[in-house]
Amino acid sequence: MSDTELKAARPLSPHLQIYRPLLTMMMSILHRITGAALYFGTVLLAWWLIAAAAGPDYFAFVDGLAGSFLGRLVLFGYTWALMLHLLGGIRHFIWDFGRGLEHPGREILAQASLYGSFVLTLAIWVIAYIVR
Ligand code: HEM
Repeated sequence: MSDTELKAARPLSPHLQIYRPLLTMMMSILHRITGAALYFGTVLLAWWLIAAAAGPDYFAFVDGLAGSFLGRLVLFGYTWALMLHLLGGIRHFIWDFGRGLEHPGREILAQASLYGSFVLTLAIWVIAYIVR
């Protein structure tokens, strides 16, 4: 058997697609995706702060971008990613105490972080619009 044939005959580890999607699994994947997205959001936040230090004209330009419809959409997504990731982090903290790992606790925690992220995101935006 050639080297290539040997490689092809090798057993493969189960692919993600063969698993039935579960909320706990989805939340784990989302935690990693939001963590990666937060890097980009934080770069944007740093850009806004640097613009504030650079002077009024440049700040007006960057602030105008952030305040545009698209900018607000990105900021809304950033808020949601931050809230989901934050609650996911708290979920990990609870797990570190050996709690919330069994059924139904793990499902309750997964639902709480998902719905909690929606509630917190909306609350932040409602408060921001009220106080501005
Ligand atoms: C802008 C801020 C943040 C960034 C850029 C960020 C980024 C990331 C990334 C990329 C991961 C994925 C690591 C992986 O799965 O290999 C991660 C994991 C994690 N993050 Fe964050 N994070 C941020 C804020 C937070 C906050 C506020 C918390 C807690 C309240 C937190 C708690 C965690 C925990 C516990 C993990 C590990 C998850 C695991 O082991 O599966 N992070 N973070």
